[in-house]
Amino acid sequence: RKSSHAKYPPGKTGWPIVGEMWELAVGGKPEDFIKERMRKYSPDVFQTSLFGANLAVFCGVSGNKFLFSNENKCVTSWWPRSVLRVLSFPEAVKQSPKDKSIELRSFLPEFLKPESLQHYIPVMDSMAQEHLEAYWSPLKQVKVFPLAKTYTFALACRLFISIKDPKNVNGFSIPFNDIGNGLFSVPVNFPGTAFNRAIRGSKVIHEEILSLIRQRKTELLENKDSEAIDLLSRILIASNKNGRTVDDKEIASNILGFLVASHDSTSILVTFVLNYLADHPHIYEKVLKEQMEIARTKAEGELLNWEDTKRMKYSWCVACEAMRLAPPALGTFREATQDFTYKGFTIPKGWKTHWNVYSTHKDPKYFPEPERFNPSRFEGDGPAPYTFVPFGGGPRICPGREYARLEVLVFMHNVVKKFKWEKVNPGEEILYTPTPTLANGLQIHLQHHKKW
Ligand code: HEM
Repeated sequence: RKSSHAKYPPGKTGWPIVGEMWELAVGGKPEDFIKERMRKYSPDVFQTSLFGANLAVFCGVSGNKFLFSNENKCVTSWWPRSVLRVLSFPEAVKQSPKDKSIELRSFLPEFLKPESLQHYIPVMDSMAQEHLEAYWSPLKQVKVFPLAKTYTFALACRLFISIKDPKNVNGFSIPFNDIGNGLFSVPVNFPGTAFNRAIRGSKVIHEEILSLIRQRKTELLENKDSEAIDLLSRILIASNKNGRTVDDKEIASNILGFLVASHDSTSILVTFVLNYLADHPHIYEKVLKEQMEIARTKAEGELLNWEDTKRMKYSWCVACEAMRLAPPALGTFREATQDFTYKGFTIPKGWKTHWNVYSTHKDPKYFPEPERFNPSRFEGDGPAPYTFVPFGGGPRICPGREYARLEVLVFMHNVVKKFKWEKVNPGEEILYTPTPTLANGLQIHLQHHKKW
């Protein structure tokens, strides 16, 4: 809905349906895509077409601040059609995106509050130990990205839905990868497209989760459930308490949403932390020192706890710096709920907007020598507000960020305690799909530490 008097953000929308996806995800780096358009059109807001929709991209600190702090005032959360289609049952796609994201969020606080998270730390620790013992220790060389996925997925299956048997987890992981690869794809549903594979993967996992829900309901009714703290039981109990019957399919879609939201993002983070530690041996030594100070206070077999993770301050700076340079999530979307003006440009009601990590993460004004890996930027007060936004911001900020923090810190503790590593190919290229990944999944040589 455009009016002839209004001044709309400059830019071009590219080809129908495909829009400028090629330029973003195949032709180059998303960072260059954003920067070029900020230079060419406006440093504040420009138009493009991505993920099957026309978008106004809000840039810089002001753009981030505007979208994050105007939630439910003049913008609201919005997801591209590809995301909704892949994460829902076909009949649920009609449901408004707004309702959908409220549902997603409302179940999480109980599961992700600090009191609950504390219980997950020893589980994360013992699973990281078992994972490294099984998949890394016997080898001299490993590929980090697929292994990081195995670890983070097994952990999510265990904590969210209490699936412990590795055979079941592995059965989930192939359709699951298809979902991840097609989530932000061009929504063209022909055999052979990423979108098509993702929809088929989603159907398989939905069915699996549905049968799990039915089984769990019976267990809960019979009071047999000993895993009452997992996310699935919490959702089932909560949906029963509110006096409204939540459809099993809706619950299955929510569970799938959480698994998807936590899967690629945390495994990308783990991979890039290891990548940068290989590139910077002196930073590796500082992380090792911090982690060994904690390890030395533990008795044989004693697992990590909340207090220990609070002491992993430098390690967290390293993880943040990895997320600044290689952000696991590109940014998300909002929809205008009314006409408004931003920096002199009209944004009509119904327009979709996008904020993107790359509009600030490498701005030398906020991050001097932006290409340099320097974790100490996160010490003290850290970066200025709205400049470092790997988890988004405002009321819609990622509800899983504390979980992700604990997961990566516990993994770092265990991996540096056991190994030092070098890249097999020091020049291994970073590719963007549009999320960052390493061309060969980050192949490293492992050097086992001698006994401490
Ligand atoms: C390094 C890891 C992660 C990164 C970088 C990340 C990043 C993000 C970002 C950028 C958003 C959108 C925020 C916004 O629109 O302002 C988001 C939303 C979300 N994240 Fe994460 N995330 C991570 C891990 C997780 C984990 C582990 C979980 C689950 C336990 C999770 C669950 C969610 C959910 C459910 C949403 C949607 C919230 C809503 O619709 O309001 N994320 N995440």
